[in-house]
Amino acid sequence: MTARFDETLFRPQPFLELENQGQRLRLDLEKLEHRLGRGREWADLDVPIGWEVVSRKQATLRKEGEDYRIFDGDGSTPSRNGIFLDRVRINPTEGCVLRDGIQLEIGLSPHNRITLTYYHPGDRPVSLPSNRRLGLRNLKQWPVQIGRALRTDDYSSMELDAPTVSRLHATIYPDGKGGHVLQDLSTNGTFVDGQRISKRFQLRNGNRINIGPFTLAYSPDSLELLDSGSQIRLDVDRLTRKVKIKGGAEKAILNDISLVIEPGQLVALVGGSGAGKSTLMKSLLGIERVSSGTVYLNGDNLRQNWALYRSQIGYVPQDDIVHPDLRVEEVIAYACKLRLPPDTDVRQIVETTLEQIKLTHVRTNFIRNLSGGQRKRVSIGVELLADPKLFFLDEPTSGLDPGLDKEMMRLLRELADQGRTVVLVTHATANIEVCDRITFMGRGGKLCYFGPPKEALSFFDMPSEDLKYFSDIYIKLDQGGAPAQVVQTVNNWSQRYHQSPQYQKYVTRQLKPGEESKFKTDDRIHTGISPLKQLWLLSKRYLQLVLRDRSSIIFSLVSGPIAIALTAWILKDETPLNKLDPAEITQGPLALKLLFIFSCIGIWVGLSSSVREIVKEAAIYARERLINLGLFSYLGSKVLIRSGLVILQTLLVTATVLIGFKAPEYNLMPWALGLGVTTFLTLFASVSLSLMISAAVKNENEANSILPLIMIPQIILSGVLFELKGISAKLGWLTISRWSMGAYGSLIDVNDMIPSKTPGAPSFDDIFTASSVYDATWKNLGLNWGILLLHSAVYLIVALILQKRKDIV
Ligand SMILES: Nc1ncnc2c1ncn2[C@@H]1O[C@H](COP(=O)(O)OP(=O)(O)OP(=O)(O)O)[C@@H](O)[C@H]1O
Repeated sequence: MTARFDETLFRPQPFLELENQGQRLRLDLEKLEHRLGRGREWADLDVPIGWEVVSRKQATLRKEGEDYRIFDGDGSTPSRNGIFLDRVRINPTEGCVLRDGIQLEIGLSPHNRITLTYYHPGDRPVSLPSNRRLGLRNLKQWPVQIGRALRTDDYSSMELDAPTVSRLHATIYPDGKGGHVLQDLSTNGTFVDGQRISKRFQLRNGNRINIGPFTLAYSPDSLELLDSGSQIRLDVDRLTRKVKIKGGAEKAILNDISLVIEPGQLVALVGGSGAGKSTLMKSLLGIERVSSGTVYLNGDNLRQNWALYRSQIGYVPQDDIVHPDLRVEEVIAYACKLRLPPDTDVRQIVETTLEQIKLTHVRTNFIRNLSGGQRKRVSIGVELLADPKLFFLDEPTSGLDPGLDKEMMRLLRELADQGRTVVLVTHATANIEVCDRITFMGRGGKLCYFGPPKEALSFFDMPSEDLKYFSDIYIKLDQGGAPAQVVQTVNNWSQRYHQSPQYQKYVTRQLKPGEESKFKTDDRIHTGISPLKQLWLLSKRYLQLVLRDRSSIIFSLVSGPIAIALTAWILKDETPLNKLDPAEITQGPLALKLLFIFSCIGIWVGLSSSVREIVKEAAIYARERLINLGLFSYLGSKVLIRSGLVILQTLLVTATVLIGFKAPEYNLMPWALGLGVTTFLTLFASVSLSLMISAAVKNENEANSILPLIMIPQIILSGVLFELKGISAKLGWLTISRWSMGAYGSLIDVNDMIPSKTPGAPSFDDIFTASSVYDATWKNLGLNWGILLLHSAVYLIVALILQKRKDIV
């Protein structure tokens, strides 16, 4: 027995499909207005005898564009049992726009309700379940399999088709006591009552199970699909965000904002610069904390259910979230592997996505060679992979020419027409007419208008409803010039809007705040794929990026050897690493100078090659982290690939030193080995330090500017140029150079280069004295190496903490 939850059908005409306990009824829609009810005296669409849930005057449908709007009851008086969208009753006077595939319910009683599904005309495939209930009593084959693509000849099953659902996501089997146990087999997780379950979970009557976008209700008798997550409605209730300003006072940057965004709507957030559009968008998608107010998604408090909804929300921030040095198809393939279950057919998804964003013809181009509009499309494509039903875009048209702007708005319209709820921030309003709603924000985060674009013109007293006057609204809201006057103007418009019929019509009467959830979902980020797999994928991607940045890699490999070769050429007549016989007083200082050059080369090469590596992809990191990026995997990939480079740099530096300078006598260990290990540890500690800096700075310029500031103390506090005593010696412990010099010095036993004192001869103490820093003992060498490793560990831990602090939720 298989209850398929995805059937692709081609329907030429719009129609309603009503389902009552397995009995189906198809009602074709042809007229401008239809009435659905029991009995023919009022209704032209009537239902069979026995369908008592349906009232005599259940619903009115009026044609709106290509689709219909449905009203509960006769358009003014609501029906007895009501019509519900995702368990929220639809408004009898405002109704709800029907879009292809939308599912409503008549009545809410689980044993006695009717599902009403609307199919849109045209040749678009429709994905909808044909059976919403699987009886668990008297099943012959166990376990029940739940998943995306099941091979189920021998089992009962429920097929849930969404990219974020694994092929075999979970199973249910009897516990032998009349109940059932749910077993999670997925990568993206199975949630019961908002909590992610560990492998096995004893189900209780009334448990709500979330798998990908689907919500199922469990009872010992049945497993029932409550919601296929195909439509998302947003109810925004009195959102306020206050921030602290100078002097400790508070300032509102979002001011009591209420909105209602219905499934399938395209909504633009517009307004002057600094009006609070981005803040509003981030609050709507749950990544900006608010001081008060709530965002409800299909009646669920978004913040309380963030873990459930995060995979259903697509977000394209203002900055590009794709690596410029990857090819278009590579970007999509990596995103697919990082975001979707491992059993996904990556090749097929790449093809479909490329077609969807219309970039098949540039699939092998590097992102950096694409136009601004094409790059934005790739970012959109990456977000579309998980097939989100709620889509946010921050200025997707910024920097695009008018043609591309129009094309982008058309693409967004298409996405909304496919049932997604799309919200964008935009400054370009030339194509604003494609939006269903606009939200006009005024300075101080005030809502000055929310409603259809054309009505905005009459609301703001424009000469006509011609959208060419749209930009004049900005001028109107900025009237007064002086900040205080602008604030007053905005306040006036905001007040006027809150008293307007538009506010009543589009907000007050529509708003359905949901109920507060009894449960708060686990906010922790669960990686969809194992940390090791993620580490492997991220390292592969990072290696590809590093190898493609040819000039940087070449400079980082050759600059050390070139500096050493130059020094060798200058000192070609000397043997600075070897003790002379008889010893000369200049020998020790010369050897230290040379070792200091080795040390500085290691530190500089390490620092300069990695200091941009984290900050340059901050936007990509922030986006990927919101989905499932693991911190250890992310930083681990950087450390892994950079360590590979450090090994190469070490080999080249060591080889150049061995060629350029006569090796010292065998002391604690062979010179080549000691030199290699010390150079590696110096480079590795410097790379770790630079990754920490990269995690701390705001942008690449800051990273570059800070480098000298980091390098100077390494020189001054190394103990080579000046003798360090007291606090300065202790400060020297904080540098890499001090420990690197200690290791190099003990390897060649620099203390032994001082000529022995002859009685009566002048003292050389003011030129060179032996130091315990360079003691040629295993203990001292081990200490220097150990502390270089400790430096690396501390820097990487701080980098990890800094990255963690960037988490917004
Ligand atoms: N965390 C914060 N602390 C203090 N002020 C903030 C904070 N975040 C935003 N603001 C301020 O709130 C106001 C609204 O910012 P927001 O970025 O939302 O505006 P916007 O309408 O998107 O602007 P633009 O169109 O220029 O991108 C700005 O004045 C901004 O400086």
